[in-house]
Amino acid sequence: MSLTVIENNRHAHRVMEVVLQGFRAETSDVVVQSWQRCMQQHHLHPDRPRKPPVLPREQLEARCQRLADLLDCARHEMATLYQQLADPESAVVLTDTEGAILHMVSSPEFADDLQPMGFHVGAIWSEAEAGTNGMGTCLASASAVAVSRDDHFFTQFTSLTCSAVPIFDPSGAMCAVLDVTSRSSLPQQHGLVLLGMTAQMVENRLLDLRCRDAHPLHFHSRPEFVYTLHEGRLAVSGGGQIQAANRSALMQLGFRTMDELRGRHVDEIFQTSLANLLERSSRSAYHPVVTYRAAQAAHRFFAVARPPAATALGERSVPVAKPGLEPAIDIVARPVGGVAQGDGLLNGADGGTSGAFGDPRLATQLHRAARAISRQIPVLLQGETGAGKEVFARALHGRSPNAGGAFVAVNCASLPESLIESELFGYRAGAFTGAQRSGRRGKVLQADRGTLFLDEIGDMPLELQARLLRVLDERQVTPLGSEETVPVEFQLISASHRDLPALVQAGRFREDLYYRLCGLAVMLPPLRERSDQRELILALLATEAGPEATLSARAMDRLLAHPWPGNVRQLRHVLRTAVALADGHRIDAEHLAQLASVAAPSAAPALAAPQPLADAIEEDEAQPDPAAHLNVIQANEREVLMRLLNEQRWNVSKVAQALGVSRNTLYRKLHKLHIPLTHAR
Ligand SMILES: Nc1ncnc2c1ncn2[C@@H]1O[C@H](COP(=O)(O)OP(=O)(O)OP(=O)(O)O)[C@@H](O)[C@H]1O
Repeated sequence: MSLTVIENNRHAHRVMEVVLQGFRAETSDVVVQSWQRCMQQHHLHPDRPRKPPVLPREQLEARCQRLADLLDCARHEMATLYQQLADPESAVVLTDTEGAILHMVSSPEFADDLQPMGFHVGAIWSEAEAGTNGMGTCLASASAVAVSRDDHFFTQFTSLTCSAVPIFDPSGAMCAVLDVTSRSSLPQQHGLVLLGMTAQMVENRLLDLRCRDAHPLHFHSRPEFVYTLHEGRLAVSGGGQIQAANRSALMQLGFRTMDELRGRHVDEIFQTSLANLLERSSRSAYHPVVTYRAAQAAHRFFAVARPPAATALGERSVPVAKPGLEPAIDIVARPVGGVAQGDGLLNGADGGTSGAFGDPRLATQLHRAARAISRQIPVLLQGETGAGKEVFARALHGRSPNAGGAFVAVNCASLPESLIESELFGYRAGAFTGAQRSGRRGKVLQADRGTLFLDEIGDMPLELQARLLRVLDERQVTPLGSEETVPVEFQLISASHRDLPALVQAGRFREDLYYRLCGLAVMLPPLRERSDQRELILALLATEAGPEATLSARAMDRLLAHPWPGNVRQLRHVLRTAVALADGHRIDAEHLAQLASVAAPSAAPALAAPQPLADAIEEDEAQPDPAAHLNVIQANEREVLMRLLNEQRWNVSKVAQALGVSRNTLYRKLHKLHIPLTHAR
């Protein structure tokens, strides 16, 4: 008997023991109940595996068409989740309520891997068809589930681990399932959290889209949570009746189902009319105003009511467009190329800050962020150093309603601690020794009716964070040495290359401030992952040397092949040096000598502990490239390991655990792949 057959039998035997003989299983009740359903309700047998059936094309198209708006809302969030998971052996999947896979985001290689198991767009993965699995079991139990390896009913799927969460529509009915399937042996806790957050984002977007004619009402018991993922959201008719709500709204207001809330009046819920909330919200420039929950007057909420999106955006209120929805698999890793329309390349006139955003992911991020900022939602930019966070912030300002106002950048890392406060909030004449006689308007006031850009926000001292939080909540500033408060109105963009959630966890960054800054989080891709490198190189070259500057094909190839640990900033410096060396002539590979010794970053050092760029490059230059003589497979292995190590902050035990190997095996591997252990813990 072959090993596969033995394993098959062993797994089937175990499932049957649990279901038929009531043996205790080392797995969750959810899984055991699912096994029971599979055998008793769906009459499946664990040793008679089957392939999930596949919908004919026209049926699949019809289903996609039916859920066109949901797919529209989910596509981008799924691609973002896939990027965040950063696992090439994972797929993010959306199914309808019958378990049919409508959309999938994955690398082409992993999609090819899954295909023979019947895991692809169009296949039906309900429990009745595929036994216990993430998508099917989530549908059957209407709750989030994790199904890892041996939890699957059929042995053929036990190499997979899935996590799945339901997605509810604004009427409160389950309308889809979002799933992450991977080869990892453990359901990743952070993966589950991200999955839940993604589902919430999709639900909120769907609420916006389906209720464009209603007044959106945002609320939370803590003002800093309004406009964040945790806020309660209601869609209210012109007459003040509640039409729809998100899950957080139901929970905060103490309702179990949407049916209990639908049709009630705002007055009944918040002791005030919609008209009053609208008026107060607009007077406070759409910052949260206090309101009280009826019957529990002590229960205070902070709320913002707005005009319907359709009218606010001057759009005609038309039914949601149904784009020609092809059932699709997004191959995220495949570059799409091309410069997005309307996102012109930079020129030198503004010092190269207008930005080039030809990479489709970046262009979409800019578009989304512009929508958020136009609704006064603060944007938090994250990304490696030199990736272009400030350039992105300026571009965002340029597309915002406050474009006519000032863009005021504050680098929270480079200001001496003693000066940050006066820089930000200003001071009255004679407030302290050395103060200018005329006093000084701080940066916050300079940004009035414009944009305040807080760069390296992760480096702001804790005490100042409290003051900043107050300014953000109250939208007024009290300059040093003054008793007077001055009202101020600005859009807020912040940026950091640090892992802010980790800083929050470590108690070094205030959680409430984090949520206040992070209305929309945007993760900017590093240069090595951008598909518009060629355009960017040419545009930067034009900035550095004028439009006549030329580059040989060999030089271009060298530049395109480089991993750019210092991102666009490094590229710019390299080009500047090359222009000087070429002395007015065409730039050739020989003018790029400084690239020769810069080591390839084996993986995204994303949001790693800060290290001054110059130091990083100098260190790299001192070393020969450690990965230079590895073959392609080894180089890939090295890249994956480096990423895992970075993710686990160089904790070798955790990485070994995640990979299911011993520490010694991992050490041997690291040695073989020339991964230095200088950071290892
Ligand atoms: N999209 C872009 N188009 C053109 N130039 C860019 C782009 N992004 C970055 N640059 C150039 O790269 C350099 C670094 O950009 P920027 O200061 O915005 O990066 P950053 O991510 O804010 O860096 P840091 O982490 O150090 O604050 C600048 O010289 C800028 O002109």
